[in-house]
Amino acid sequence: MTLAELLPSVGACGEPPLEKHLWPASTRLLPQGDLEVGGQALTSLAGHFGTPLQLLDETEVRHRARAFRQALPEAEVVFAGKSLPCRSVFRWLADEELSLDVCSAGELAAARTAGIPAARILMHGNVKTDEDLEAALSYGVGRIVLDSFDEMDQLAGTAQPVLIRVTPGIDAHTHPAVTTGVDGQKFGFPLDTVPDAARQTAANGLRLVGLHCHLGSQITRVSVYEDAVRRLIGLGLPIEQLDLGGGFAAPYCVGDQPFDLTGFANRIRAALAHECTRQRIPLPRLVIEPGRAIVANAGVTLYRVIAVKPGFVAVDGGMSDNPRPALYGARYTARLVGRHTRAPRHAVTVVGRHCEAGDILAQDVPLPDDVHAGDLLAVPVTGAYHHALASNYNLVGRPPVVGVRDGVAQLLVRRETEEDLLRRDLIPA
Ligand SMILES: Cc1ncc(COP(=O)(O)O)c(C=O)c1O
Ligand SMILES: N[C@@H](CCCC[NH3+])C(=O)O
Repeated sequence: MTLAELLPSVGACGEPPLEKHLWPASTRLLPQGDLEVGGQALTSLAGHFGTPLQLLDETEVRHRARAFRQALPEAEVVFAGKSLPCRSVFRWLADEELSLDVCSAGELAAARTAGIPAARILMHGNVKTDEDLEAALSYGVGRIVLDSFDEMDQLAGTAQPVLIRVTPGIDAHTHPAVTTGVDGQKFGFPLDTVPDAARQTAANGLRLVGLHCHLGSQITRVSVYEDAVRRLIGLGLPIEQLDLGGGFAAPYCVGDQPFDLTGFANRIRAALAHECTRQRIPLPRLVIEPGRAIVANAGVTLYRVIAVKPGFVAVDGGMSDNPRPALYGARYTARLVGRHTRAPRHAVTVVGRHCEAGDILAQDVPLPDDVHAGDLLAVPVTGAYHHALASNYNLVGRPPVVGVRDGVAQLLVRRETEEDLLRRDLIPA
């Protein structure tokens, strides 16, 4: 990467280069400043479907799923459904022979009605209500990941195959809100309680198939997963499966590196073989649960500029379609699409339409000085935890999700209408 690409191009003129590692591989620069993703021009998609609009490149999703399977052919790859709970996506990933994890009766309903076989579904969650567990048991999900002694009581006598979620006491050095492997947070069984938990699964008639941990999200260091292998296998329990969860980082901005998947595969394979030999236990099957690393960089959101003030470009979406900057201080880039300009570029803040000063979509983005109402902006890396976290704040309808592939665009999730927004508000007589 050149220095010019690393710097925020302040004061530069002309079209900025495309930060290729952030966008779907199908992204092309077109004449007149337009961009194409999945064979579709972004200006036409915005014209046809309206804005804000979430695009998803199907080929990119499938390609990333295959990359996980190729890096670890011996492992089971489970898509973390919470990152993009959309039935078409569940189907694409089932086609690619991934399993699926769900966290609620609602996510399970999406999986079930998409036709995902029960045997390939895992259910997670630190709280599983009776409704969640009844849905899981009646569909017959392959595995439930136990998170508490109370959950064993909820499941007692069902003979359900389970994994025990372990809190390994490992800091993955990511945002505190998504750091889930350390002691003193709500998920899992502390390491020293796992032998007792394993005994109680048997006493409750459950079938223990393995151990699970999930260290957090947007993790860049492979070493934390190696630590997890050491700690979980170090318990010395013979298990069929070792599930290391997800968390593999996606690049969001210029300078962010993609996760080292090959390094991960080689180092985890070696650590697992080494620890199993040391503990004299058979090698379990490795399970991993990527969410973000499969879908984040396959997504692009299109916004229409509505107003410009010094230092600020305000668009027709905001924290209702992307609360990640407000929740985690997440950083994004944005790009003017659909016209050429030679105006110098200066850093501005792209803000949303909601009634909060913290409603920011992208900070310090070098946009041309002549950006104006009616312009189209594209924000890449919006495939993970955008559709999933979207809300109706200020009673704004959530945007549609449109899949693109080989020049064809398909509505996967339709835009929310005023009728949708008012449906639950009953006004008693
Ligand atoms: C249990 C579990 N598995 C997998 C994931 C997927 O994480 P990511 O999308 O960061 O890969 C999550 C979310 O962090 C999770 O809680
Ligand atoms: N919602 C988080 C990720 C949570 C991971 C789920 N365990 C994000 O958008 O980054």
